[in-house]
Amino acid sequence: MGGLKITDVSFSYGAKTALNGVSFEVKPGQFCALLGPNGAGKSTLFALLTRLFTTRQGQITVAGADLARQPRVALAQIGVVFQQSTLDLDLSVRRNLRYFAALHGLSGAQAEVRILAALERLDMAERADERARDLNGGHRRRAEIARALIHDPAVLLLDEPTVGLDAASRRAITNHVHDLAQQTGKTVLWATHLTDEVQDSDQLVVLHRGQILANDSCATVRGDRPLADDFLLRTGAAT
Ligand SMILES: Nc1ncnc2c1ncn2[C@@H]1O[C@H](COP(=O)(O)OP(=O)(O)OP(=O)(O)O)[C@@H](O)[C@H]1O
Repeated sequence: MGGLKITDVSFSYGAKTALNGVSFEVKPGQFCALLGPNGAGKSTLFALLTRLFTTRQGQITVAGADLARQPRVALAQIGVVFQQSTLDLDLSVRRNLRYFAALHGLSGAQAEVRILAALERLDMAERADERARDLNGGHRRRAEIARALIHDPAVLLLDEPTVGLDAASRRAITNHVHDLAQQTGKTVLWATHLTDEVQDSDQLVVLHRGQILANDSCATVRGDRPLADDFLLRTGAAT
């Protein structure tokens, strides 16, 4: 019941079709990379998943709840890390998370337990009282991922979460989130255009011009080719 199911979803901006009949399912505990070049439709799909936009074409089910019919139930099961950082830079990490916990109706003591657990999962507990502004980009991102876990969602959505980070931070965050899916059984949808963030055992959905070109384990999709070559061949996009 904890997974994510997208069935025949389409979306247009006026005459411009951004998503055309997109269907795929991600099972609990699975890390799914949504790989697509610029303009593929990744952000549009994330906007639909978070109900920033709505569409009548297709169906989205989050942990068994229909996003259109039971939006509150479905959204309560989603944690999101957007492309643009949304931390309050003048607050400490802990206060950023506290504020978010309050939005989800978590009380003081309960919130503190959840905050500590989420920060520990991201190796950020010792930075809880540092101001967000004083953290490097990688640690800010980790704080945002911890924040997205506060309400214990079944599904974690991350839209190009490593944008602007150096190689070491990218790798650390990618590894943390892979571990998270495996160890907690959460469903992860990770949008990216960077092939080196995808591991062979991941589910790989390749999106191009609003359509799905491949959906299988990364190992099966790429076969004998390095993923970067395979992606280039399928989409004509350099990584
Ligand atoms: N507000 C908008 N109005 C019109 N067209 C749009 C709008 N937003 C996106 N598009 C178009 O829809 C398509 C999908 O865009 P989207 O931003 O979802 O892709 P993306 O995969 O997230 O790309 P990127 O990696 O650049 O963020 C593109 O052709 C884009 O030009």
